[in-house]
Amino acid sequence: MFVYSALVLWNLAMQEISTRVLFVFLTVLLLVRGLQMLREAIALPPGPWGLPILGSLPFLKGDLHLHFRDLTHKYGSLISTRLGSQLIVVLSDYKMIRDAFRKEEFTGRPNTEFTNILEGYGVVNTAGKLWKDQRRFLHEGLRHFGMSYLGSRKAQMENRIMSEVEEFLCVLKAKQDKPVDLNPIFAVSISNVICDVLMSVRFSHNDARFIRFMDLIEQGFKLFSSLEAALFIPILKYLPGHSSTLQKIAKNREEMAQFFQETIEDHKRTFDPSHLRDLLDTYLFEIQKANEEGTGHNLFEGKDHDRQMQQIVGDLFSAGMETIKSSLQWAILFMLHNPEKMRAVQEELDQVVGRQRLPKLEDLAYLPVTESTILEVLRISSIVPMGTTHAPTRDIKLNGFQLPRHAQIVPLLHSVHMDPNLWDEPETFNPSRFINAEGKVTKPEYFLPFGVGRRMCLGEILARMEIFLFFSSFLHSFDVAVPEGETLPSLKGVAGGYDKPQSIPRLPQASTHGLGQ
Ligand code: HEM
Repeated sequence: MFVYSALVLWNLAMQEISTRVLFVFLTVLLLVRGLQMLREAIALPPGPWGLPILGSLPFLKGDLHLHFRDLTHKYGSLISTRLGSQLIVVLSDYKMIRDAFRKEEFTGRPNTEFTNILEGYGVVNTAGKLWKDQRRFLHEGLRHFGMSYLGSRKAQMENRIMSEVEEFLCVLKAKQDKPVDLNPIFAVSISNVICDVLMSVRFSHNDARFIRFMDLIEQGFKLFSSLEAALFIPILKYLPGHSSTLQKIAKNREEMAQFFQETIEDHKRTFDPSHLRDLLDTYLFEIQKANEEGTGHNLFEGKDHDRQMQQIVGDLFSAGMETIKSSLQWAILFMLHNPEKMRAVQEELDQVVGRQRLPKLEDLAYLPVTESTILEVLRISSIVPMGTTHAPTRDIKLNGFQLPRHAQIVPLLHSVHMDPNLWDEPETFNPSRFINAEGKVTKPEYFLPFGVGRRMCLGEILARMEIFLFFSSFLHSFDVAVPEGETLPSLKGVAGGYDKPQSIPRLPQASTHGLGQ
């Protein structure tokens, strides 16, 4: 009895002690973390502290880029804030963005739930040596296939784009006098350009494979968006819904990967090193070369070749399709809202190009009104309003503040393009702001739709070519107006990865201008 009581007392005492030890341990842990955060916060750029654990998440309303813009108005052009566990540093001054993004130390990408799923494959979300090698290789490869302002390759790219433009116009003409939703027609035409460069694949309009492909992309986008909360509050990862979303993402990615893999296998079967057809062939060539030289596949940094090729195709497709489609939709929306600007473009095209043919790249130098209209669309729509998030590769100082390695660095391109100190009446659609006193087109250094620095857009040249050829050929062939009885579509963007117009422009009928007759 005595022994039993002693044991009970001993157990109680031990429980008491372990509860106390646990309590002391947790308190010390919290204190250390609290001190760490305090030290970090004192050295960080100014910004709202928010609530413990949640940070500023409960105070977010509306579009994130507009929320950040409001914070920069309050705290200055370099701010920091917490969204859940993530430390966000926002830069809204173009000189600061440019100076920072020129540095090697700002070329990292943040480690998030999203990048974990990609397992370091591709180019957009990679960092370090793998990213650098991929970027250099892709830059060369894309130039070889016509992404260049010079040489015979440029003509090859122009022909490729123009054959899509011509088909696009044919599809529109066939719709005759019915209102047209441009979204799906643009989607096929723009996809065909990038898919041809990447893997010599083309889709026809109403192609079942393409519809499935787009469906998978849209579903994938929605699934990733539903993970966003766990991105900021990691404990949400342990909720039951999270793992089923991860499973759905894996299934979605598997189907996409299978589509790409079939194309890769097809390329392997028909590969001819003396005739490189597309970007996939250049990867296969690189693998063959490294095998023959016995150097291993340096370009792949020990990664699985097929998975890397799949992700590269996926990265370039998603970076290059939605961006151009949104830019063209915005362009048409702004023409609907500013019919006098549309007529100015059409008159210039009539005078310079004439009515017997469609515009060519070489006409661009003589089309300041058309070019400045496109630049103004890119400025005012800022389709990538927060650029792509960077991360410092090490703890680093910026403007006297200390940025830790894990911070997410957001370049607020939207604010740069809407800064009244840089642009006169930035909310007004005014293409002539890009034309100087001599009538020449000029782009100020604070015009940054493609970002700036070491990680700036890899597809800028292709984007400019495509937007010019589609937009000018379209306006040279058609007028745009809303169908009778309908109101003008809104100029408000939809929040998301890319800023898309909320309403998709529909045309009343294949119309009367120029070559459309
Ligand atoms: C209007 C069209 C486009 C716009 C406005 C645009 C804009 C941007 C921006 C702002 C970035 C982020 C730069 C940074 O991280 O600092 C970016 C990155 C990128 N863009 Fe584009 N882009 C467009 C079209 C394209 C096209 C057609 C391609 C494909 C050929 C492409 C491929 C890429 C790639 C691969 C990156 C990542 C570069 C890297 O991480 O090193 N983009 N783009």
